[in-house]
Amino acid sequence: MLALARSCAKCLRRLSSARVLRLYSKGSSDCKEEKGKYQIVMVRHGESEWNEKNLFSGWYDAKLTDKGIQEACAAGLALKKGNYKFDIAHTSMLSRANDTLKIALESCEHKKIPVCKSWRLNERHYGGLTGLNKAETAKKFGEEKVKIWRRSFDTPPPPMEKDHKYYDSIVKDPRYKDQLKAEEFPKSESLKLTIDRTLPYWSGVIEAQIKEGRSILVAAHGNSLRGVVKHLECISDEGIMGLNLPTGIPFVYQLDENLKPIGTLKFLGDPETVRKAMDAVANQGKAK
Ligand SMILES: O=C(O)[C@@H](CO)OP(=O)(O)O
Repeated sequence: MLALARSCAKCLRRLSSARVLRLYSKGSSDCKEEKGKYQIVMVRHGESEWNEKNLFSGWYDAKLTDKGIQEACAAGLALKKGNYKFDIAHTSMLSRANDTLKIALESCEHKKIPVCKSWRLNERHYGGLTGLNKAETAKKFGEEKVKIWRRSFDTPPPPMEKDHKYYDSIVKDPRYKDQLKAEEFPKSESLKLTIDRTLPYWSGVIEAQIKEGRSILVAAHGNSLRGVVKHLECISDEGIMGLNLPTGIPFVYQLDENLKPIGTLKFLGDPETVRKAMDAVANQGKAK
């Protein structure tokens, strides 16, 4: 059984992006479920006001919409149904992830647990694209270019300059004052750069806590979590382009004694709903 699950993970490394999408969309039903020594649960925040308007968000602090709040509640109910219990939660510095975490924990009637916030779990910084409409940007620059900006591994979007409309609201935001100096803020990030700053937190803080036997919930963002998934499953730079994480649907990894995933991630949601939600995220970059 363990061998089968491991071979599933191995297969994933070689899959094309289209097949990755198909496989994840089916949930983990193709891989026989195996309990690991450890497990970790993650969730992308619920729909934000800028998701609803189809704007590049990055580090802009967009709040949850009513639908996003409902998604966070539903995430909590899914956790309750699965009887998940946590010792510690980790989240980014951004309200949409913080609020999703809070609402999900309340909705599963979880006891109070410590919540750690780090800029290293923030969404990837969308640079000069921040605040632009994705469909209009695709119309102007072409869908291919927008796909490269959104999903390529190592092509960062154009940088955010100091005169950018949202520069001050990000760099002068007091919540970063103990974490980053003005010159340390990214100007834009590819997935690769996002992984470079997320992984030290993943390996140094989260993995250490898992090994201590703590049960962990992470509430973060589409691209910071894509980076974690790529790392955990050793997905190729090309393969990760096909993964679009849905908002507000928790997913679980079973991990072996070396914190390697046993099989692929398992969404706590109906596979058809997950597939549709993933397609919807992918389609945000299409010209309307
Ligand atoms: O705008 C963003 O910051 C992210 C997530 O909402 O979008 P994308 O899916 O285009 O990477």
